[in-house]
Amino acid sequence: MNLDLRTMMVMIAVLSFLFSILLAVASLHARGVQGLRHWALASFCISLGSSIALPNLHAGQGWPVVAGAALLAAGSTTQLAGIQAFKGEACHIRWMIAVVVAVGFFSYWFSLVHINIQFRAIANSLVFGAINFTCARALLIRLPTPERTAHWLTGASFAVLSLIYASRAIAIYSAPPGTYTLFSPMLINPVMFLAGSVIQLFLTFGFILMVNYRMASQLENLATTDALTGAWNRRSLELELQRMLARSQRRQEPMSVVMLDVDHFKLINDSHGHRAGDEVLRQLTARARLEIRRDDYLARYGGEEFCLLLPGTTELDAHQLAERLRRIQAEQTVDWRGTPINSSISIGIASSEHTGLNGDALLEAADAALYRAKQTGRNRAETFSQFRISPA
Ligand SMILES: Nc1nc2c(ncn2[C@@H]2O[C@H](COP(=O)(O)OP(=O)(O)OP(=O)(O)O)[C@@H](O)[C@H]2O)c(=O)[nH]1
Repeated sequence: MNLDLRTMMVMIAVLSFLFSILLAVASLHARGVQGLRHWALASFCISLGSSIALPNLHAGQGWPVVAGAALLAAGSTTQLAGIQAFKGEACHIRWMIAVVVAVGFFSYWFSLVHINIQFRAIANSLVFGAINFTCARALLIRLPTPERTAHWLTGASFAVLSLIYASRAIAIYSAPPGTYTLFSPMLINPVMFLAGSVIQLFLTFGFILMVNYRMASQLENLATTDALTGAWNRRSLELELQRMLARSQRRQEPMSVVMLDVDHFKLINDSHGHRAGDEVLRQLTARARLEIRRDDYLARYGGEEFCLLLPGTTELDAHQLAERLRRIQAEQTVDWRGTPINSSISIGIASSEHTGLNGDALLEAADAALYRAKQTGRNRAETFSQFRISPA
C-alpha cells in the first residue's frame, strides 16, 4: 500500500488539534454534561504526541519518540477518563498515571537503553489495544436507552481500534527478529495510521453525539417530569391518559384513575417549613412507586395532589391499592431533622366501568370522589360509583 506514514501522522496531528478545539467549544455549551473537557484534552495530547514524534519517526529512536508515545498514552487514557466522567463513574487516576509511565518506560528502554524497536512496538500496541478495548467495553455494556445509538458508534470505533492494535502486535511479533521498523513493508502500519486518523474523526463525532443525546434526554426529562418528586408532570399525564385509553379500548379492558391529596398540607408547611413539606411529597412519591405496577403511571397533578393511571384495573382492584397507599401513608412518619412528621392522604377512585373510556370523565369522577373523601373526614379512599349510588 503506497501510503506515506509521515503524511498520515501529520494528518492525525492536525485533525486531533482541530477536534480538541471543537470538543473544547462544545464543552462550553454543555456545562451539565461531564466528559467533553477530558475528550478535548485527550485530542490535544494526541495531537501534541504525534507532532513531537514526527521529526524522529524515521529513526524511531530518541527522546521525542519517548515523549510522543507517553503523550499518546495520556491522550488515550484521558479518553477513558472522559467516558467514566460522562457515565458518572469514578475515574481511576492512578491507573491512568501507571499506564502513561509504563508506555514512557517501554519507549525509553527500547529506544534509548536496549534499542529494540520491534519489542517497543509490540509492547505499546498491546497497551494501546488494552486501553481502547477498555473504552469500547465501558461504552458497549449496559447501554442507556436514549443514548444507545451514540454509544454504539463510539464504542464500535474503539473496538475497531483495539483490534487493529492487537493485529499489529501479532504482525510485528511474527516478523523475523531484528528486521522490523516503522517503515518495514508491512500492511499493518499504514492501516494503523489511516485507521487512527479516520477513527479519531468517528470518535469525535461519537462523543459529540453522545453529549447531544444526553442533553436531549435531559431536556425531555425537564419537560415531562416534576423536578421535586421525579414523578411525571401533568402534561405527560394527559398524553399518557390518551395513550392508555386507546390501549384499553383496543384490548377491551377497564382502566382506573386514582387521585391522591395530602391532608392539611398547608398545616405541615406552616408548622415545619416548606422544605419539610417538600420532603413529605418526595417520600409519598417514593412509597407510591414501590406499591404500583410497572405499567401504572404516577404523576404529580399539581401542588400536593397526585394522580395514578392504572391500566387493566377494575375499580375494586384500584380501591385495594388506594387503601394500601392510604394505610402506609398514615402509618409511616417522615423524619425531618429529628422531628417526626405524620401525614395522611385522601383518595378518590374512578373506573372506566362507570364513566366509559373517556379521559375527562375519568379525571372529573376521580376528582369528585376525592372531594367527597375530604368532605367525609379525610384519610379515606372513596370510589366514584359508591358516591353516585348513595350521594351524601
Ligand atoms: N412544600 C410545598 N408546599 C406546596 C407545594 N405545592 C403546593 N404547596 C402548598 O400546599 C398547600 C395546599 O393547601 P390547601 O390547598 O389549603 O390544602 P390542605 O392544607 O392540604 O388542605 P386539604 O387538602 O383540604 O386537606 C398550600 O399551602 C401550598 O402552598 C410544594 O411543592 N411544596
